[in-house]
Amino acid sequence: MMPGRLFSAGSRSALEGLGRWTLAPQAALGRLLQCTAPRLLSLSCVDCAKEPSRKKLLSEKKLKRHFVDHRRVLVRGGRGGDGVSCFHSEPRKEFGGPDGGDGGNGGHIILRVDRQLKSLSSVLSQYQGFDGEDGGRKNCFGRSGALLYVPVPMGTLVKEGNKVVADLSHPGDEYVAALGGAGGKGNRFFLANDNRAPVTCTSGEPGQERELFLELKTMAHAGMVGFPNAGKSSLLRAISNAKPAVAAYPFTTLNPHVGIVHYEDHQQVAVADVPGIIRGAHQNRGLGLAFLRHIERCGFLLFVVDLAAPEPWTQVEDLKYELDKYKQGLSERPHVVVANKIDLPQARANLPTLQARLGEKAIALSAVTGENLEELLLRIKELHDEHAAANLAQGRQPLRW
Ligand SMILES: Nc1nc2c(ncn2[C@@H]2O[C@H](COP(=O)(O)OP(=O)(O)OP(=O)(O)O)[C@@H](O)[C@H]2O)c(=O)[nH]1
Ligand SMILES: [Mg+2]
Repeated sequence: MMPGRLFSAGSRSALEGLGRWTLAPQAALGRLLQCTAPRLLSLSCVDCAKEPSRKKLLSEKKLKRHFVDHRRVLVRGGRGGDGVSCFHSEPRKEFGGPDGGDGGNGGHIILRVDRQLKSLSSVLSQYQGFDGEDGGRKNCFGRSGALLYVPVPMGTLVKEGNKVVADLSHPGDEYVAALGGAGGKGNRFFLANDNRAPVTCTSGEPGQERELFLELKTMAHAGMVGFPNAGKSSLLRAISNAKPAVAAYPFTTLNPHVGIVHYEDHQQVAVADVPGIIRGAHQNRGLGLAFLRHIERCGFLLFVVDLAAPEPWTQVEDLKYELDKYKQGLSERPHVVVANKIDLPQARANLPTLQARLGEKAIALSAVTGENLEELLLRIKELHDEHAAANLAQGRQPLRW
């Protein structure tokens, strides 16, 4: 196996990336570089000084198996307990009347957001709720079935058929996936003036049964899109502590990774890296566009361009075209163009033409040497602040990691 394909086992959870960045608007830029280019400078940075992990490394392919972003689930609520028909009887009180208790209700199945989860891999294909207990003699009611909580990651969309029935996008969000059946009635329930000795009792009802489709739409603030080999994963490694695989061949990244950039004011910005997109991806070329669901909810985008490639400006046009094919208007989100690999000579030559063709400023940097990373980090913070302010103005709580 090529060493470039190897993965730190610390990033076993495919979407977990914990950056330890602290950034002051002006002062800490020097420190930034220390952290971003650990191999160039000898460092006193705590994070960079860590010993490399000795855990077994996982390849991207293996890691893909741990990451599941859609699941079909059959849920069945618990059955209600049966009511009982019996009569009270004790010495010297032979006809004590009906005393059959009601059955307990079946337990519901509830989907609940768990912030620790990053994929749907722990969700099983079927769940059966807890049944309620049958009623008993002496008016004893059966115990209701306990609630069954199914933890799901934040950003899970619940569909039934083609209809979206729930969007679990905030910590603690819950959705009752299947109701438990009602408990049956004991014969005591049917006691009436005109019927002093009812023998009727009813059985518990079966729980609700549903087939649901869960779909994960990763919640990150920023989404990185680019052609294969543009250096998206290298950039995520450089600005956060996420450890996506990096290698010199296309489609190294097979599933999304999220890295967290920490700022000095305790702000955390989650940046998602998704597989590369090529021209014609909407016709299922390359890895297609299905994984774009993971950047659909990002507030702003980073278009990562390989500046050393011939005519890099066409990459931005193609990316915007493909994004719009996936979802109209997606390319119009606030964005910044990142021109990567500025350390290479042909990249420097391409930069002025790229700026002119785009009609907007591109941030030229190198994910490998760490050159100019601070400009990107400051721009990300600006875009994040604007997005958070826009959210607040619309009365929505900004996403917090
Ligand atoms: N010289 C130079 N090489 C870079 C730079 N950034 C990335 N690379 C190299 O480009 C190649 C691809 O990098 P990746 O980070 O895997 O690219 P990617 O965009 O994630 O690729 P996919 O996952 O396949 O979409 C690797 O060999 C990197 O070492 C850079 O700034 N300068
Ligand atoms: Mg990659």
